[in-house]
Amino acid sequence: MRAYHYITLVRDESPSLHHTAPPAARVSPIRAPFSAPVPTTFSRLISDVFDIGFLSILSNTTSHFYRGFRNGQQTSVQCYSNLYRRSAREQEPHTPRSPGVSTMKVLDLSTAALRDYEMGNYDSAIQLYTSLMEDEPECSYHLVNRAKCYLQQANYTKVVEDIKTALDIDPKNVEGAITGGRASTKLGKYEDAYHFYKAGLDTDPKSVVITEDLKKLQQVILDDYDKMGGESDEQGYDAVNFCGQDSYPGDDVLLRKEYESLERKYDMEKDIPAPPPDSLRSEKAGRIAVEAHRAMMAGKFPEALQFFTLAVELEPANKVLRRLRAEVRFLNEDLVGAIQDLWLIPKGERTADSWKLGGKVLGQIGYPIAAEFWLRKAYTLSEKKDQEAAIIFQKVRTSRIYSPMTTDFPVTVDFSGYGRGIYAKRDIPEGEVIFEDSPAVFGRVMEKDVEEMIPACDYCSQSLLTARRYFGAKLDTFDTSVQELIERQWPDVTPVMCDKCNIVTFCTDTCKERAWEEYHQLICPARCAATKTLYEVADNYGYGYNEKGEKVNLWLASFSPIILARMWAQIVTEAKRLVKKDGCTQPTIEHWAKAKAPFRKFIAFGAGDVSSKMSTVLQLFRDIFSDCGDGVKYEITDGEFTGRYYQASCNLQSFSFPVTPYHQFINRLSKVDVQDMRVLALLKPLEAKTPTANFCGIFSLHACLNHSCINNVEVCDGYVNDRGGVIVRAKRDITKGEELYTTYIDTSMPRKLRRAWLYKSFNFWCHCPRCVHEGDDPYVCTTCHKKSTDGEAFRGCGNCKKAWYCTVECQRKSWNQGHKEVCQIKHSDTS
Ligand SMILES: C[S@@+](CC[C@H](N)C(=O)[O-])C[C@H]1O[C@@H](n2cnc3c(N)ncnc32)[C@H](O)[C@@H]1O
Repeated sequence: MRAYHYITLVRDESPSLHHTAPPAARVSPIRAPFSAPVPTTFSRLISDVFDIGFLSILSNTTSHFYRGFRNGQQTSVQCYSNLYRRSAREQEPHTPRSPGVSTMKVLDLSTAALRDYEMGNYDSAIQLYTSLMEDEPECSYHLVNRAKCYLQQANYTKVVEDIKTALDIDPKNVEGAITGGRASTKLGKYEDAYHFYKAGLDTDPKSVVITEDLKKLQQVILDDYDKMGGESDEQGYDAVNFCGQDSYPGDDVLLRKEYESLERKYDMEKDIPAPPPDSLRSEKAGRIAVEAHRAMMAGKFPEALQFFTLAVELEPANKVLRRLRAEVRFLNEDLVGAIQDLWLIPKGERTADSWKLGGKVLGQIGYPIAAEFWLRKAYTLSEKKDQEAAIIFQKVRTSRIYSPMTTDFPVTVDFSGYGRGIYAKRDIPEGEVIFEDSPAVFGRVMEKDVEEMIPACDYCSQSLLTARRYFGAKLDTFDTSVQELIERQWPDVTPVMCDKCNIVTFCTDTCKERAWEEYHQLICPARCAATKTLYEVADNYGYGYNEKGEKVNLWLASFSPIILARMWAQIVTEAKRLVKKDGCTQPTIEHWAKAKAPFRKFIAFGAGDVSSKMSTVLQLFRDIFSDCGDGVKYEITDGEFTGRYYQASCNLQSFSFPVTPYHQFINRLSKVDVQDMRVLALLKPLEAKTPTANFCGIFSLHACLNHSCINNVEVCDGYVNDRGGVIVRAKRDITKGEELYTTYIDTSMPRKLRRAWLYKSFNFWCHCPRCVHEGDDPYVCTTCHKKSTDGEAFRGCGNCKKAWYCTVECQRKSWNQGHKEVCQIKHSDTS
């Protein structure tokens, strides 16, 4: 391999300023690449490039630090070489150079470009880097350096273009990632900025620069948000308009049944023969109706009802009288009477208000499908303007979907401002397990290093941690008798491998067979090239090869792409099962609707189409599901992909099987004689942290939990229906009717960061009591928002130090209004 080296001016350090951060302008992160036969010639070259008189070489391993004087200041220069670099490209011949391009030419150009950059001659530096790229088209550093010049010129689009190419060449170029992050931040593309920084952290998890930049990014998000009009202009999730009103598969049949039941139970009449016209009688009915209306307006509902009943007796076929009497009957809590009147109005003549009233009544007397039908009509007739009809529709739907799920739990699901939410049906004491839930779909959490992944059952999530894996090399150092004890007491966790792929693991044959029947047959890595590649991408933390054969980050989410594949596999498998059951050849629309139904309840809220950002993985999904066997295919349109992607990102919860082989081992050990010296010998080694097999999934009931930074419940790992799941536990006493809130973020973060992340990740601006009664900085009064005029910080809350007040009155007011409640809160973490 050809030796190729880089030198970086790390810092200029004035001896007197030794402990202070060096001025940014002097820390030139520009890198000058050059070839040299051996590192010993570096000092002369570096001396030329940076004009440094050298004192010493500080280290000499993978990189070399030289320290010398430059412009009278102590200066460090770092040199490193591709010979030492361990990158994805290490096997390739590095940086092909056009024939005839000499080392000295490259060095001269690099030196000149660097000088131009340092002197602020960016146009000239850009020209020089452009010619360097002609000579060395595959050198990511020229691109990054040119991008830095563009950054200085505020030409951010060009920066991003160069950085994308540079990272395609070398995904581990941290400076490239930082530069891309900065430019994207300037462009207002915060998601992109975050992904650049994330790529940088993947290579250098301890990068202080990235951590600092991420903090700045949060601030920029907040400032930007303020510019957009702040909280008052929130363009977040509009739950009512967002949740659709489409009917569920089979609703037509259920509606017919409900109508039959209604007619049978309440003698619903459809027709009242109109008496022969009589103007005197009509006039009398009209006069009585005016009286009735007057009484109604005065809130005298029983009186109004008497009048309307008189009027209806005179004019039984009058639809207006029927509608008005239905309203009064409803107000008098005569729900059956109200629907009987409305029923008599022919469908085509019912007004939007009649449909809405009928919907309300039907929902209350236990006919949810009919209620939805009536409310949908009301909403459509109002040209989608009647928000009340839309809200009642969602309340009815929420109740019908979630009531069966909550019968055994002290909670109910209702629809309110933040969409669905979970409410206590009774007082719940601190510590009580409120409900448990099984995942509708789940998959492994992607680990940075696949070697770190603990084997686990793909079907029930049971950990397959072995003693060898737990104790590591220490196992061999134990006494033979201790080793025997471990072997006898550690549960047998020999994984059962999928016979076809020999990659996916299960804990038992039963799990293996169930997985095969429910989803694995469609996404088994052995099934086709696309399934195999998909698993490889998941195992490589989202990295894979693009169409050009370059290794790039193909999957931008933090959850595994297998989760989406598994969702589609479950849908297709269920549709095929229904086809078989009904003796058809292909799934009907109804079959597809039924198969998709379990995932309908999960909201999918996010900004923008994501299909173009992950086109390679999307193509893999398309390849996998274009042929699902038996002539069945499932089309994954851009919209389908984006929708499922957001369903996952809005609702995923991490979890792991609560009892691992380690726990079982400890349990068995506790039954061994305590005097047994072998047990004593194991006490210390058993203190090591239990490595867990981490999963994440979407859970039907749990997904209805809204967020608060002062959450009253916590989500824990659970053992539910013989598989890994979650349990939701009361973090403090909860009173009947109170909403249950979990947290989506680490609540120990300061308010600014919490709100910024919630806004960016979930599109809402948190208004929880904690966000209201905490401040962002000491220069703004948390209570009245007055700014400090003299630059002096306001006095902060002595306890939590998260709120600041301009006066004692403001502090007292805040304390009484809610700060007292949030001040001593114990924080929750989320993983
Ligand atoms: C897991 S879901 C929670 C259930 C959701 N309300 C529903 O209707 O399905 C997460 C979404 O609920 C909404 N949400 C949750 N907590 C919220 C809060 N404190 N303020 C505003 N919206 C919230 C956001 O739209 C978020 O993306």
